[in-house]
Amino acid sequence: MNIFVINSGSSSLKYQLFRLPAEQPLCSGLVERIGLDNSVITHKVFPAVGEEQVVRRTLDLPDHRAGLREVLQLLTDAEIGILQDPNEVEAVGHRVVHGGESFAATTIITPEVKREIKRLFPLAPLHNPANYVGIEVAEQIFPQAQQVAVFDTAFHQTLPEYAYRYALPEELYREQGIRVYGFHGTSHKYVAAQAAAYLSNPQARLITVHLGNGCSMAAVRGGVSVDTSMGFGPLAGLVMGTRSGDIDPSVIFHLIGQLGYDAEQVSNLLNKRSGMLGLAGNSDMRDISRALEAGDERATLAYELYAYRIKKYIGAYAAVLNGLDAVVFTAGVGENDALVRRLVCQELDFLGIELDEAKNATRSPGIREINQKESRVKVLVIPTNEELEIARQCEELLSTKD
Ligand SMILES: Nc1ncnc2c1ncn2[C@@H]1O[C@H](COP(=O)(O)OP(=O)(O)O)[C@@H](O)[C@H]1O
Ligand SMILES: CC(=O)OP(=O)(O)O
Ligand SMILES: [Mg+2]
Repeated sequence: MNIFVINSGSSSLKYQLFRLPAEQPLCSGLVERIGLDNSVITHKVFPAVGEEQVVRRTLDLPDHRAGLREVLQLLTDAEIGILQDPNEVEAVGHRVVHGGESFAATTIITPEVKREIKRLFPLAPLHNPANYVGIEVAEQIFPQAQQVAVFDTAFHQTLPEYAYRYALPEELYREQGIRVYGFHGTSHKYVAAQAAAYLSNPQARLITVHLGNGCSMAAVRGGVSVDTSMGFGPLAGLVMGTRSGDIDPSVIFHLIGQLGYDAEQVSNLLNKRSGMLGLAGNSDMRDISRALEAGDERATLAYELYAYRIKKYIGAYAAVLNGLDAVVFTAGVGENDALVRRLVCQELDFLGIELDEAKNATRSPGIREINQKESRVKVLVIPTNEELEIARQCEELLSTKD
């Protein structure tokens, strides 16, 4: 079965085409700068024999629709195309960030499911609208395919009630669904399963640390999420590229009451102008890292604050789990930024976390163990693969459907 997976973000779109059950990737790609000048598509083809091919195109893509149409052109291109016809795609798996309380599992997309995804727009304003457009375009481009939604929130539906409820009047939960949902579930689930297999311990107590543009952590025991750092929307918890993470809500009252902000301006401030962008003037960790190396003080503080917040959650989740077998770093920053990992892990030897500096600084593909030999807790770097996890979940759903 050919499954095309779409992971659309606010200004970018990642995709991969897999053949299952072999889990063979046929091609993958990234469309960046959608809606800005000079959008870029990087498209990789993995032939059964021979070298991988990379095509890079710079063009103007006003929206996700235009981006996906260009991707379809590459998929069916006479020279490098993988498909003769779009109908060779039997299913399209969509990453949908917010599924609310309605979706605890992977779901076939129906008009009702689309209405629910739309209803949740205000709760994930950077994500659900882009996910929705991805679905609408895929329905046109691959009209014969089953459209399937895989929700970021689903993996965290196992949180105990005392972890997912806020100390607010009960009716706000019962009538309005105000509670912790948690996000990046597909990634936390994928790396937690990889870590448990690596440790040969299905019951492992794990802290998974997903550091991409959005950042979140999960406490996982026996493959089940028991707590997570994001909340009602993908804004709480860690410091992110442009999002503040945890702040005292009194700041919001001050912004509104004393500084004249309205709700939309507060949302814009906390979602789009805060985090590393607010602290260091840049949201991309590679740029901040270069600034830090050049001695920029704002970049230095931003790194310290970013790592300190992660460290506090490690302490909290070690307590939640009553012990710890491994800390797992993943996603763009978690997989690549050795300094972040070093700052997070320093002075955690009381918890049994002892990083090996040389292993931490060395790069290699696949799972890496970067702790000292005698460290009681393993520190692992595990590349995430949300697209593969989505494809697996689609196949599982579709093969048990009839
Ligand atoms: N080699 C690297 N060193 C440090 N940071 C990196 C590196 N490669 C990617 N990143 C960072 O990873 C982040 C993006 O991560 P990614 O998981 O792709 O995010 P998302 O899926 O949310 O777009 C960016 O901040 C980027 O700078
Ligand atoms: C939920 C979320 O924050 O996703 P991303 O990291 O892709 O922005
Ligand atoms: Mg991501």
